Amino acid sequence: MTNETILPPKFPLGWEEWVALPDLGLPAIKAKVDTGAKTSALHAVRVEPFGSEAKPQVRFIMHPDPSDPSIEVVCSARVKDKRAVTSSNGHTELRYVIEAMAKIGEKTQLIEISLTNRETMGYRMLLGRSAIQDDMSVRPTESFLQEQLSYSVYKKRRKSAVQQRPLRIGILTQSPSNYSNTRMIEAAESRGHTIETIYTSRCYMAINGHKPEVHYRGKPLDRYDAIIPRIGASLTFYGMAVVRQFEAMGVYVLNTADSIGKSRDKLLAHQLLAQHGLGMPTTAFAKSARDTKDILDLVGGSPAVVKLLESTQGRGVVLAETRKSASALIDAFRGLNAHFLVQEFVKEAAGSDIRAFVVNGKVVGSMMRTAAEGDFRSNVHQGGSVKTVKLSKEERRAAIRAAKILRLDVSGVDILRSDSGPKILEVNSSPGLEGIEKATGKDIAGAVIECIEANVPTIYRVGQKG
Ligand SMILES: Nc1ncnc2c1ncn2[C@@H]1O[C@H](COP(=O)(O)OP(=O)(O)OP(=O)(O)O)[C@@H](O)[C@H]1O
Repeated sequence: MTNETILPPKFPLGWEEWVALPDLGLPAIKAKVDTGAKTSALHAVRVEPFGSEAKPQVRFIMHPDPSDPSIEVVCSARVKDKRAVTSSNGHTELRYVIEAMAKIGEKTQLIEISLTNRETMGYRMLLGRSAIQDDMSVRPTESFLQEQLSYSVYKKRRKSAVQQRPLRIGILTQSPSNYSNTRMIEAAESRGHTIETIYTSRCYMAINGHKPEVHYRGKPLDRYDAIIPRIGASLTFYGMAVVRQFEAMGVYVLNTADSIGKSRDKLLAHQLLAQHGLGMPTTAFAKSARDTKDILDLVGGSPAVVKLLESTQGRGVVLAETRKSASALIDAFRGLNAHFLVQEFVKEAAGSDIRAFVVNGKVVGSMMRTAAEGDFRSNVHQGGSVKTVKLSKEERRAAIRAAKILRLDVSGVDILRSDSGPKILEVNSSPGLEGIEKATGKDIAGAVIECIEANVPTIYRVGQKG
């Protein structure tokens, strides 16, 4: 009989093991266990710091599978430290150090990781001794003693994966401190993201197939995870080009340039929605002055609404009470070479319309806008007032379908309540948050940020978006 204490069974590690770093969106990495190194190291390229001094973050790209560099995962994490690290070849470099939960077999622990380019190394990760706990033992002659994972997880794109890492978000806007932007900034920061405003008109672009970039204040912009386009009507043409450029860079944009263009072109939007059988006020459009009478007949005669195609906030929307005034108005607009459409007047809507705020395929808030006394236009900018409203099933369905047809992740769908069901007036691609949040008391800005978290891709394939 000996007096030996019986030690608990150790958690064995081979000299190579599979590690998962779920915080970073890396479900499988083959790591080399290296007791000669103190801190663990992870392969990282395009390492870009972002965020404030108080909350420094770092964003980098990781190619987890050494045999398939087309798989890239964009990772980001809070910076814990910046340290000079000497690697096994004697080379000292200043590295960002982050912390992340590491899962090896059944064990999950928080470890420190330094970021460095390991492209030429056999292993994308080095598991240093600070990650090896007291109950672990390394068996240098054995491999993969813990659960074996596979790089095939990166090939299945997880549609429902929601980003949990800190995101770098940009808002394209000309008025950074307005209500909508202030609220989105609050909502993003409260979820740990970094969000910056970018003046749309100050962006300029280097357009080339090899390396698309957006320049700003003298230098190329770093990579954003997501862009929120808040493009004013007067900047539609240029703003769409800027949004397209971000798309070319592989950035997730909340509403693509194409969808913004479709929704802003009132005629095209009408045609698309009509093709899908959505209810809309009967609308007519013609080029020749000879067709004025026919146009009016098509929309049921007078009263009729005449709308300038470029109109916003109710400006350029006129109600012609009689046939005579409608004809005169149409002729006047034609004389000015203006583009306009003529629409059936939905009288029973009684100066009220409904705005359904649709985010990621769901109505997250709805309000009714009522025109000021003596006006038929319910726009708040025309003195209209707002209150919350409950949508009928049919209205809800119509709003969701309209957003889907125009492929808008965020939209304000304007609907008239008519005797023959909901009639869609228009779909707004940069809907303001103030009216809807005040009328409903809901956190619409939070819903917009959640939509971004749900849509920023977790795994990219080089050469294709998402
Ligand atoms: N066909 C119609 N029948 C009845 N009321 C209408 C009709 N068209 C427009 N209106 C009223 O006029 C308002 C402004 O119309 P519309 O939304 O088409 O204009 P807009 O200038 O494009 O406004 P927005 O800033 O919302 O884009 C609507 O909110 C609605 O109250």
